[in-house]
Amino acid sequence: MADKGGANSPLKLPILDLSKANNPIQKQRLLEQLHDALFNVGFLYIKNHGVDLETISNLVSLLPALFGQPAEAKAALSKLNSPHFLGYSGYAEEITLGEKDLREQFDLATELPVVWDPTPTGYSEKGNSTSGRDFSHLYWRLRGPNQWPSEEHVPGFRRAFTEYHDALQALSYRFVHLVEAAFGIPVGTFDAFFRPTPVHDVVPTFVPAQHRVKLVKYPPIPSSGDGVRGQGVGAHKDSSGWLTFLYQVGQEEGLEVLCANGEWIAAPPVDGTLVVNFGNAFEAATQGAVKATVHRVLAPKSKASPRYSIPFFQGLPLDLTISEIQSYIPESVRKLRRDSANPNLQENVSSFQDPRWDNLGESQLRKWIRSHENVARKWYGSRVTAFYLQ
Ligand SMILES: O=C(O)CCC(=O)C(=O)O
Ligand SMILES: [Fe+2]
Repeated sequence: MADKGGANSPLKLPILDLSKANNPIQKQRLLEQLHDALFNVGFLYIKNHGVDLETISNLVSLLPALFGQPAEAKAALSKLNSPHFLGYSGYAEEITLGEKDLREQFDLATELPVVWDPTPTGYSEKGNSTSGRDFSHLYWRLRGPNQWPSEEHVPGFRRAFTEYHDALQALSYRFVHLVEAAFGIPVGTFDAFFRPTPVHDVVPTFVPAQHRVKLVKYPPIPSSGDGVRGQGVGAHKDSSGWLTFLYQVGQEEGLEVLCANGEWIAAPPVDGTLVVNFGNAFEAATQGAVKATVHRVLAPKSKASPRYSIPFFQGLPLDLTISEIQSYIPESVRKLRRDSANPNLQENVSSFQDPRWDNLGESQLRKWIRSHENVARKWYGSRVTAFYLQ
């Protein structure tokens, strides 16, 4: 991996300066760096990304109040209220790799209305196929509105969040154009992913991509006697979208990235940057040429400050199938696939390329059901939950 030498521990991930995109000569260099980051690293930082500091600090400054709400106010925003898996999950309520994640979080998203229609072909408990499985497009139920904290408890939250969401959405679209340029494919190739698309069988409803944003708090926890730090979030590939743009709040470290040689390296907060990585769908689209790099977060040590972070997961249309996505990527890109036969890469974390979950919507529904089984049982029933837990 590239070595960009920081003051204390050397940073082993590249930092790309997006302001170079404004100058034709510098832009060429930027695209070369991006090409290297895409195909050889899979995790990078960006600076001069164009998101106003004020937009970031307006949201960040509300995080202590958001997480500091009375327990009843947080419980009233529980994900259990939401078939869209949007809302609050308490400390250690989420599971990754079969273990509790030592964090609490609010899941939010692009504000959308409910689009799922249970009749006539949306979903029936009985099913109509001989295989006994008819969850026809049930994943459209993932789309829907946020649960907003009250103005009384977190004044100005909705406005600050919406501004942040809109700024990150704009950045994410700009960045995807740079990725297209680095791939050598026409700029705008992936724009179709982000336009409103029809909802299957619900005419004439069109919905835009729904980006998901997590607001996360990792409280400090005692280290175990052997010095091993707790699982803030377990090793995973991002599965909620196309690209991820992560803002690390403050100076508390914990994020780590798994390199191709099996070594975990730190991805500490760097002032003025966002971290960018690629989701399962991106890896599947490029047939592994660009990796959805495995990463994890170690919980802060007992005497450390809480760590906050804000990942933005760029959404995709739920009806997209893997082969449709692949058809957007030329062979020239896919053939750049590196050898990934390293057992340490935990390829089993990814489910996207499993043909049983043939489109993005189903793959995502499965992921949400597996990480929040109680929400799944309440809204999707025991049959669907059992099916996706297999
Ligand atoms: O908190 C972080 O820095 C990363 C969180 C993360 O990887 C995730 O929620 O997918
Ligand atoms: Fe992640």
